Amino acid sequence: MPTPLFTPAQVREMDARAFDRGTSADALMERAAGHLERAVRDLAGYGYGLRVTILCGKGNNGGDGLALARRLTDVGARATVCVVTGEETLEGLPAVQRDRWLARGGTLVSSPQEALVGADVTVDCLLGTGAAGEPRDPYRTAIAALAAERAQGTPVVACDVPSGVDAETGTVAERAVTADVTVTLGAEKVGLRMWPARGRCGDLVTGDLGILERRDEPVAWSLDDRDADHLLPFPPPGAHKRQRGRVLIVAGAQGMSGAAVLATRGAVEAGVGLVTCLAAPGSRDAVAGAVPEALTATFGDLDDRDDHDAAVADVLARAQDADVVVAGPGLGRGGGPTALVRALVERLERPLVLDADAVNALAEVPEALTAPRANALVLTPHEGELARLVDGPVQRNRASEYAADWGATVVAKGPGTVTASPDGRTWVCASGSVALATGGTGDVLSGMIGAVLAGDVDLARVAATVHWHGRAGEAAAALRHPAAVRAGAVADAVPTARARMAGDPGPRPGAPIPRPEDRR
Ligand SMILES: NC(=O)C1=CN([C@@H]2O[C@H](COP(=O)(O)OP(=O)(O)OC[C@H]3O[C@@H](n4cnc5c(N)ncnc54)[C@H](OP(=O)(O)O)[C@@H]3O)[C@@H](O)[C@H]2O)[C@@H](O)CC1
Ligand SMILES: Nc1ncnc2c1ncn2[C@@H]1O[C@H](COP(=O)(O)OP(=O)(O)O)[C@@H](O)[C@H]1O
Ligand SMILES: [K+]
Repeated sequence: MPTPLFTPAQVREMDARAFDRGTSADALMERAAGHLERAVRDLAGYGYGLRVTILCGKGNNGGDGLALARRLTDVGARATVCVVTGEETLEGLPAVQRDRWLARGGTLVSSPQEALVGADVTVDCLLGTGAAGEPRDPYRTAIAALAAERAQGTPVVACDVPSGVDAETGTVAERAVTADVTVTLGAEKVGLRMWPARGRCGDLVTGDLGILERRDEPVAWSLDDRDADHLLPFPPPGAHKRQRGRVLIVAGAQGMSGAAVLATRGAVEAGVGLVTCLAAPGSRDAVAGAVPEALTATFGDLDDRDDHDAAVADVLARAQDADVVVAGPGLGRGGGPTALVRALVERLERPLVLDADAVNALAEVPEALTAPRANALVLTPHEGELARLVDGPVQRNRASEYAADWGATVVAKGPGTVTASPDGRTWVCASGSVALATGGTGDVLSGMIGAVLAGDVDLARVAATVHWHGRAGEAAAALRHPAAVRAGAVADAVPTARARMAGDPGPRPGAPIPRPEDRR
């Protein structure tokens, strides 16, 4: 099942609703501490004799830590607690937890450095969802001490969020905790799935507090392999190639054949009935040589001022034979590509995927982006391309606003790609690897998206394809080395990544061909 993701404010509302129904804040804190205790023991193994250092702040995140200390002592672990702001700063529930801890025979150590000596595991209960901005002292110093201890090999469990990480936007303060496990309480917070925050969380574990209800509307979703596989097309038995979808790729200006080859390969490897690549003459020959499965043709000279109208008309005419058009990889920049992209956006009656130079061209004619349109438009910008489309700094957590403003599905690429469709659905990609941070992998993705939409324009499929592409990157990195993956290897890995997502060990001699209904 897709994982629902919420903002910290939504989780606070869930808390408040639980309080209205008679659940006490104390009970929620005890449940939170129970999840933390399990995470500590899962990480470190047997609890008896385990030395656990818990650094607490003065808010409820610190209160969770004090409740945890008591529970760990109950199972025979040795908890060392430091309230970094001083125990006298605690009020309300955290003060109640402090008193319970002291009544249980616990003590408090005044300095974080001293508390950390000899720890097997440390727990970050410094700052939670009530904090904002750059951590101030004494938190700042405590975070540094925790980092120094982790550098010596002591693992860190973060309570709710790693301190200094913004669980709404995914941004990370200059001084922030890096955890090995993060126990996110109540419901998964969207910012923890986004980068750079995701890189600070380690394993993400959800600690259910019984406050989430089915009717709660998440701001985003995260797909797993099975979710993504089920969203992706499966060829219907008896289909012929035209019914399996026809993709037209418009790419590869003169001298830019590589992008055209990779986008075409992306479409072919993702599995589609027919792929045609339209490219400038030299690039077309390269595509024909590199991808024999694709048909190829040329478009007229987009660089020629007097002739680009003819080239645009030619592309539009050829698009009549396609179910989806992908434009942009290696298309080049200038008046010709801009005129072509504008014509495609305004006149094409087919789903259109715009990547790379086509996104740059669109930034030249922003009125084309906001005009009402009937066809589905998918934009796949990386951060630099997205920055050209929006005013001000790019925030990937605002992808859903961009999608609504433009009436387009926005695939905001990067680590933890965010896909947002204009109907309000958002997905944060959980797959992928830094191995994908190399030239041409985005071209492979745009071809894959074209292939997947050729059968059915379900925009959730775009998010599923992003997940698939991430898995292909991981598979390529596993076969080679993350530092030595080229985009062509990602394209090679696309089919096996799909088979793995489907849980398919590969063809077995004599096995019946699986039908989609058997796989659901
Ligand atoms: N709701 C519930 O029932 C449940 C909540 N639970 C737990 O509560 C956590 C949220 O607790 P919370 O709201 O008390 O905030 P929390 O993050 O502990 O601390 C805020 C403190 O930080 C301070 N501060 C702020 N910014 C700062 C900065 N930049 N640098 C330095 N200090 C800064 C701020 O001080 P102030 O600025 O106001 O003086 C304030 O004192 C949540 O993450 C979860 O763990 C669970 O127990 C389950 C039940
Ligand atoms: N650090 C990373 N971790 C995971 N995925 C990444 C990372 N860096 C880049 N990617 C992915 O790699 C692809 C790069 O696309 P793009 O920048 O358009 O490349 P190009 O234009 O060279 O084809 C995107 O799918 C992006 O999400
Ligand atoms: K924390």
